Amino acid sequence: MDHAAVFYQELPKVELHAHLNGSVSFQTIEKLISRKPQLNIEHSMTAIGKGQRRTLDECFEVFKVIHKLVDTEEDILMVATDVIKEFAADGVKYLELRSTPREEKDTGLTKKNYIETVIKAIQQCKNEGVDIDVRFLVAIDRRNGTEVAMETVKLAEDFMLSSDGLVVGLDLSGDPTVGNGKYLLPALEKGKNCGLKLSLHLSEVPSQLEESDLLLNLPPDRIGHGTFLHPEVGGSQSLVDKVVKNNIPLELCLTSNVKGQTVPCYSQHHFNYWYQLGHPSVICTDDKGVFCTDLSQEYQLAASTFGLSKEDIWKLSQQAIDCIFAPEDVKQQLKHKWKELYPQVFK
Ligand SMILES: CNc1ncnc2c1ncn2[C@@H]1O[C@H](COP(=O)(O)O)[C@@H](O)[C@H]1O
Ligand SMILES: [Zn+2]
Repeated sequence: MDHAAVFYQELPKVELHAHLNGSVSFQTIEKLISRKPQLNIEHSMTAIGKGQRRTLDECFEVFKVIHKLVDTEEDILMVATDVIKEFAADGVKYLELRSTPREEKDTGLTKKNYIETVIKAIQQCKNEGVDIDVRFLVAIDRRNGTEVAMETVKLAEDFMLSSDGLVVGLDLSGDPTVGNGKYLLPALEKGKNCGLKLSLHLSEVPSQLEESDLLLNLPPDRIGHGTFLHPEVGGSQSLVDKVVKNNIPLELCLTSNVKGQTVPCYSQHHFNYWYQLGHPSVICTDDKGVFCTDLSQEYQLAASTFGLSKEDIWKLSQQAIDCIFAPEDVKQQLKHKWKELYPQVFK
């Protein structure tokens, strides 16, 4: 590792936008492939390498392949455990993982088992003393419509009450070109009213103005991407005003957006727009496995693209603490940790 990279690796970090099945590393995919050789899946089908790009549509094909590889409780336990340990090894001190509970008739996997297994992985890592605080957001796939969303919210609510604070919220994700948020509004409202925090993928593609406007009225607690919210890219000032007025943090994923081609190049990433506004923006990975990145790399990319100093980067990672969904005492613990680590990182 070169000298510059060491700083980003040692920088304590908060990861708030990580889809479990998009975060599966090369090594873990290898283990999954060897468990299921009959599927004839090759590594090139599960990741988008350096310099490569895909359309967003093609990215969603990649998730389908990974879902074939991850379809038992055993797989989920391994994947979640590996992903948590990899984030910890990358210097992430607080992680909110998100994942869509799936039922698999062939293996007998139920949505309830699915969530229980992710929680089990989190607890096992904790018991092993892995230095990372992990929470879970239950994801709603927008493709599946009202009824499934309601069912997911109910599950999330049950686990919020029984998981000892590990389940903290809901995510709305899935192919942004499919479905419409307006049908999911009642489910999201219900979740919010029972105390689940909301992180919603908003305006990941153009022409979602109406939907974004509607969903912003909830309002969500955080926004994923928000690529096309501002007027310069076809959004509107009123959308920006709503985000600013409600002080809703954005989760920004540079490599994901460039490799998925919703943003033409790093220098044109909307990080710059929101950072210039002084709006809370958190650097995240989205799908570290699929996009072949990690959070250290994303911070380094932000720094080199937008000319941020090490102090700027430190502030960015520290301010992310205020955007987490875990309660105030956890924020205080993390702030304390950052303070302690400062001299070591800037030695
Ligand atoms: C690239 N931009 C993106 N936009 C929207 N949704 C995304 C996404 N990347 C991932 N997902 C969502 O996360 C699922 C995979 O993880 P889980 O099976 O839930 O753990 C995908 O199927 C999709 O619903
Ligand atoms: Zn995402």
